[in-house]
Amino acid sequence: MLSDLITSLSSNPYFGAGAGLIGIGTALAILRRSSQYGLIFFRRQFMITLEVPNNDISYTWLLQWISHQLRDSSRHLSARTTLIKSDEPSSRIQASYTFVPSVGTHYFHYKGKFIKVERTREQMINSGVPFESVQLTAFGQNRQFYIDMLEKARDAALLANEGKTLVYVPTINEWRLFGHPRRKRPLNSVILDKGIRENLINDVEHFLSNPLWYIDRGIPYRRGYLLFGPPGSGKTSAITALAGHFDLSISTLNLSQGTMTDDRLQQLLSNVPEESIILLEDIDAATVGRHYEKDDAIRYQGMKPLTLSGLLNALDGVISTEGRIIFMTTNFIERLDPALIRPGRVDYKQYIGHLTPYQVERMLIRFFPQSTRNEINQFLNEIERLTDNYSKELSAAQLQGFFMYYKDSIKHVFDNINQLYYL
Ligand SMILES: Nc1ncnc2c1ncn2[C@@H]1O[C@H](COP(=O)(O)OP(=O)(O)OP(=O)(O)O)[C@@H](O)[C@H]1O
Repeated sequence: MLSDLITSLSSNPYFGAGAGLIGIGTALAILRRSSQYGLIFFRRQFMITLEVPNNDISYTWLLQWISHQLRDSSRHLSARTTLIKSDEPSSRIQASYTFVPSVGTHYFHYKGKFIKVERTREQMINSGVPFESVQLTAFGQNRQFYIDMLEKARDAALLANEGKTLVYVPTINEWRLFGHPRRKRPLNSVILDKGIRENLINDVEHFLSNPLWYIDRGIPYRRGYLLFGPPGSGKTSAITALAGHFDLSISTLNLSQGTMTDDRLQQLLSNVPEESIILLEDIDAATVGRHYEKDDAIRYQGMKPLTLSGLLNALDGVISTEGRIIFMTTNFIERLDPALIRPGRVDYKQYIGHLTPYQVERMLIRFFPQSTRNEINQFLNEIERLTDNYSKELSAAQLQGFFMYYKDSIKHVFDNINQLYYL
């Protein structure tokens, strides 16, 4: 009975063709599936993959290094522009461009292996900050190959960053390199009143070279500095120059940012990059007028904004083996809570004020190195007259702005000296 049915169906040309097609389709599907499994098996057994996300410190180094390996072979690049401002007071801003592999797939050849590079980018819904990663795939099973490659990338980056200061800024809970490394700011380009710069340098030097002193006494190995004074007097510039002098990067945080919360600050300060100065700017803004209001619940998505106790806890949690330096700046020391600036949180307070005759003279010489003694004395007299014997405030930023305007000759400076407060 059954054999009759099979014979009659197989002799039917329409049914025979259909069964044939189903058979071929099934065979192809099996083949495809098994080739996928085969590929996965092959990749697992014979290939090694490395993923580096953009929140890893190696990410930027690796991209730069890969772009070097790709040389002219890739035509899909993404540009990074750096503005370079020389420390020479009268210099112009210039731009330099480097290229890194764009999002997509690239290939290069390194140490006898072909390497596939896949750079991807995803928009993060919460933060708006894109998440990126680069994935490398190569034949082989030896992970040492990738370790060597990462070390090469790091060495090349360190060499390229020699003489430069790295600046990190926070994203949501992590730190990211901000722009390109900047040329170190020379210490002598920051003109503070007599002895201030030298004392600061000595203090940082002493701190960095005496870790045992802290360990022996059971004191957390960190030091807090507070620079306070009017705007444009050189607080941030002094910190930048100190970072350059001690070969440290700067991790900078603006606490007045609306989205700072206790948890976020705690998280950020607990994973600051190594060998980095923590710079908390305008620290007074952190806790002034911070009353948790109705609207805040919406703005902070139910999270409480930064509180004074949150700030104190986060600062107390900053500990690191290589010595953690925290610099805080403010224009309004009188607004700071005494708990914030007590020893242990702030160990060194320094007022950086308006210009003194000592600084005026040095600033003139820095901008006009050819000035004669007579010109210097004449300039000092003019400033004394205009500031009413230094009772009227004049900031270093103001004087710098004036010099920039008449940088071509000291004669123009004297001709226009009455414009000092009006530029
Ligand atoms: N003492 C100084 N020596 C040399 N340049 C200075 C000095 N003070 C300020 N400047 C110049 O003025 C500008 C502003 O300086 P800076 O940001 O360091 O001031 P600040 O005291 O941190 O100001 P704020 O309190 O507003 O943050 C910079 O371009 C800097 O080069």
